[in-house]
Amino acid sequence: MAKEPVRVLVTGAAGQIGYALVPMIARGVMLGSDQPIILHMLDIEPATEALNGVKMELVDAAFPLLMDVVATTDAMVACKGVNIAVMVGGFPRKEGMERKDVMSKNVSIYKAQASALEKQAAPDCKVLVVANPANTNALILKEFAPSIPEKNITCLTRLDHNRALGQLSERLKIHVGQVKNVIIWGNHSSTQYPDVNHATVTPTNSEEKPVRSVVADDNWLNTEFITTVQQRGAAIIKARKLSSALSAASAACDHIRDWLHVIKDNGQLFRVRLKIDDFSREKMDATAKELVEEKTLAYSCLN
Ligand SMILES: NC(=O)C1=CN([C@@H]2O[C@H](COP(=O)(O)OP(=O)(O)OC[C@H]3O[C@@H](n4cnc5c(N)ncnc54)[C@H](O)[C@@H]3O)[C@@H](O)[C@H]2O)C=CC1
Ligand SMILES: O=C([O-])CC(=O)C(=O)O
Repeated sequence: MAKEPVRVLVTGAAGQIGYALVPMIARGVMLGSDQPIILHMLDIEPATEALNGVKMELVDAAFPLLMDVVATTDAMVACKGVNIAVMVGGFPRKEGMERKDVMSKNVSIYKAQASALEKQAAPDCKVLVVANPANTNALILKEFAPSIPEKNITCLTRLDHNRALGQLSERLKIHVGQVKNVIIWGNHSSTQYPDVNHATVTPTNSEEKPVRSVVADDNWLNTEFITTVQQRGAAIIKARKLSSALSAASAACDHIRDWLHVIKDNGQLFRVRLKIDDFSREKMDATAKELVEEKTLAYSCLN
C-alpha cells in the first residue's frame, strides 16, 4: 500500500539553497524513493514571483513523489500540518562577515516563525534550522515554540561534518564512505571543532584503523585540517561570491534522512561516552563560550 504523504516545509524556498533543496526533497533524496511528499514553500512578499517560478518548475519536473505544492508568503499557511520543517529563510552573510553578523536580522525571523510552527505544525514535527547563525536561531525557535519537543529541534552542522569527510578523503585518496565517526563540536562558525580522535578509516583491502594512525601527521590534523573545515564556508563565499548552496542542501537531506532512518527508534537521540583529551577540551570550551556570547547577543536583539 502506498505511504501517506509527508508534509515538508522549506522556508526561504525562493533563495539559492531553497532552489537546490526542493528538487532533492521531491526526488526522494531526503525521505526515500517510496515516500510521497507534499511540499510547503515559504518566502517573503518581495520574493513572491520567484517563489511562484520555483513552483512552476516543480510542476514542470513532474516528480512522481510530489503530491502537492503549497507556495505562500503567509507563515501560518506554510506551517499548517507540517511533519518536517527545514528553516532556510533568512539573510546570508557576505564576504568578510562572520555568521553572527546576520544575527539581528535573522533571530527576529526565528522568533516569529517559531510561533507559527507552535500553532500550526504537526505535534511531532521535526525541525532543522539552516539559516545562520544556525545554532542560535534554533535556540530562539525552541524558546518560542515550547510545545515542540526540544529533541525535535536541531540545526545544520552536517555540512561541516561532510566537509571534514571531504578533506580526509582528499588527503588519503580514499572515498568519503571509508571514513566514519568524525565529530563536529559546537557552533556552526569559525570556532567549531572538527574532532577526528574517535574517527576511523577503512583503507581498501585492509581493516578499520584510527584516522590519526592512517594520516600519520598530527600536525596537519591539529592545524590545517581544522582551520580548513572551520573556514570552508568563507572560502566558498570568496570563490562563488555566494555562500554554499548545493552542499548545504545536500547536507540538509543527509541530516533529516539519517535522523529518521539511521538513528533507531524513530529518531530518538542517544548519548555515548567519549574520552576527551586536553587539546579537544580547550577547543570545545572555546566554541561553547562563543555560543553563550551569541545567546546573550540574540536576546539583546529581541529586546
Ligand atoms: N548551516 C549551514 O550549514 C548553512 C547555512 N546557510 C545559511 O542559510 C541561509 C540561506 O542561505 P541562501 O539560500 O544562500 O540565502 P538566499 O538569500 O539565497 O535565500 C534566502 C531566502 O530567504 C528568504 N527570506 C528572508 N526572510 C524570510 C522570512 N522571514 N521568511 C521566509 N523566507 C525569508 C529570502 O527572501 C530568500 O529567498 C543563510 O542564513 C545562510 O547563511 C548557508 C549555507 C550553509
Ligand atoms: O559561511 C556561510 O555564511 C554559509 C555557511 O554557513 C556555510 O557555508 O557553512
